[in-house]
Amino acid sequence: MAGQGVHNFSRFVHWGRNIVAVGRNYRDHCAELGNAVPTKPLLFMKPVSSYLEEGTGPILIPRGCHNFHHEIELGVVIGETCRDVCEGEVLGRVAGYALTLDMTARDFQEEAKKKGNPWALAKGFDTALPVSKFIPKEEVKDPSSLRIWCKVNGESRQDGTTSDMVFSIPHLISHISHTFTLHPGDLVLTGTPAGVGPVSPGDTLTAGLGDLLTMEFSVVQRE
Ligand SMILES: O=C([O-])CC(=O)C(=O)O
Ligand SMILES: [Mg+2]
Repeated sequence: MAGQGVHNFSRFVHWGRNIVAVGRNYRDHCAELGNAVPTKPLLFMKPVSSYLEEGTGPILIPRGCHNFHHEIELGVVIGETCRDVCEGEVLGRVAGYALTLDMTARDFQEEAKKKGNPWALAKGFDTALPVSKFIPKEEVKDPSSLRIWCKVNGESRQDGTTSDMVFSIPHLISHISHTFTLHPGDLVLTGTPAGVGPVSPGDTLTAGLGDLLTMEFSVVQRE
């Protein structure tokens, strides 16, 4: 597998250095929050300290947040360095995939949007990035046609398909690589479909990726 000589991809994805997230990559999600569909990818970063591996603890609602949202997303794990790569080269440099949640303090984000400020507090807090185990690309027939879903306390909230992305995985990673060099183990979050909504202390989030995996996280208030 690409990059295996350098790193062990067997289970965890959290040793990557960069996490580049794409926003507003599904038309239905743009519509539900009243945002225009972007004409080029909208990018932001999440810090590596926001990783939360399944089974290591609960998602923590950050202090002062009163509107805490789930966003289910496909994560793409880089296998080989991507710097100025063309779209046709991208999938050959991918090591695999993971199911991710781009947990968002929506009230912090609304305030930042109003002031034109960055989203670090809204999307970069501890546990803002719950992730599944790593899925080698050999197990994924077609990353551009994967169901991603999320339930809260067993009730369906998000049920989308990666075929509805505005910008494809090759387009996103090629575009990113012309500004940021992506290294083996880095993670690209590809945006969320419609259905984002609030979660509260005591809730259980379950989520799935095609027939490849499901994952589960509980939610608590950070003390
Ligand atoms: O917060 C947002 O709406 C932007 C975003 O991360 C997404 O679309 O996945
Ligand atoms: Mg997102």
